[in-house]
Amino acid sequence: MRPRLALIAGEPAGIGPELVVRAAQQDWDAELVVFGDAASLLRAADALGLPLHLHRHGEAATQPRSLAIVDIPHPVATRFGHPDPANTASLIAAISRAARACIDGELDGLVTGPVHKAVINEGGITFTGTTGLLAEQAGCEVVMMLANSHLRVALQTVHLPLREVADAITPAAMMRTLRIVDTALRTQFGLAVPTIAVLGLNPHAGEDGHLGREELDIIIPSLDHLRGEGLRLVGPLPADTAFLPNKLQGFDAVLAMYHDQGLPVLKHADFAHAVNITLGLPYPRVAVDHGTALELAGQGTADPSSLYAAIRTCTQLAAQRKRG
Ligand SMILES: NC(=O)C1=CN([C@@H]2O[C@H](COP(=O)(O)OP(=O)(O)OC[C@H]3O[C@@H](n4cnc5c(N)ncnc54)[C@H](O)[C@@H]3O)[C@@H](O)[C@H]2O)C=CC1
Ligand SMILES: NCC(=O)COP(=O)(O)O
Repeated sequence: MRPRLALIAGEPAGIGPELVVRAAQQDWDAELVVFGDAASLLRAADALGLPLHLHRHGEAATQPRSLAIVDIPHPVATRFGHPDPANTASLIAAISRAARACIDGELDGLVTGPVHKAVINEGGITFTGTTGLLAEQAGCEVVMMLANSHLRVALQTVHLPLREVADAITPAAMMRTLRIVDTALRTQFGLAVPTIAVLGLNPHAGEDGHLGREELDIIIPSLDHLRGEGLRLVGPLPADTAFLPNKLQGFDAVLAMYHDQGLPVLKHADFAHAVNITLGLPYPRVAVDHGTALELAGQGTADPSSLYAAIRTCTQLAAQRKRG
């Protein structure tokens, strides 16, 4: 049986709805069930001049390539490029209902389009990202990892102001992150003994303590402890040279200490086809790597490759999980 995946278009004024419309023109190795506002999808289809057939989830499709939908209407019909914080609650409700269906085993995985964090906060909901929302709902610790065919980059800290990053890097946090990444690489990615490269926080990985002590006081003892548990870890490495192609060949994943230490390298290598995978959830969740690109919305020029890669990756992870 094909995996059944929940699909979220994301911010209705961004490019998410039109990317879902494009996905609806394709055949997939999974059944897709959209959770969200049907009117936003129909508006995007109209703007792109593409057909879109929708049917209620649980009912039979009457047209080929019809998308199943759980319609969760937004109160405001947004214009492309102009998000309205009044739609925040229904967007979050759609994500939460889709995730609940995955937790309950009704669906096998979750694919999400881009959301706009500032607009959600302006809507009165404290929100640092979908990853955190899903972790809280499932009651588990998670790690964000972005991946394309060149590299995998996991993040020790994610959406934190830079001023707070150093304080957030503690032995407990490092060990939790690395255990989650190691387990996921073994169980979800089939790597018997994965090699994880760990970056330093400071320039030159601290230069023996002369450029910062986090490597000596926190990172090195944490890695030593985990090596004793059988994890294969390299580092802490100076971040400026860790991504050199000949070094990367030996690593199954790189753990970056903060968002903009690792993600620019991955996005430079291949922005179009990268995906964002949440490790540690009780179900597979894969998102696009890009944001809402408000300035492109409704024009038909947004590249759907990351959404397609997210659907394919989630299909593979869900199929593998179903096989046991
Ligand atoms: N998965 C998610 O939910 C993500 C959400 N965001 C959110 O998106 C909002 C906007 O963030 P930005 O930093 O502007 O990043 P962005 O990814 O929306 O845009 C960065 C650049 O890439 C282009 N771009 C993005 N996606 C594209 C696509 N599919 N095809 C062609 N060009 C594309 C944009 O036009 C822009 O030039 C923020 O609120 C941010 O939090 C950002 C990253 C991921
Ligand atoms: N930079 C990654 C990003 O913003 C995606 O966050 P999330 O909404 O998937 O947690």
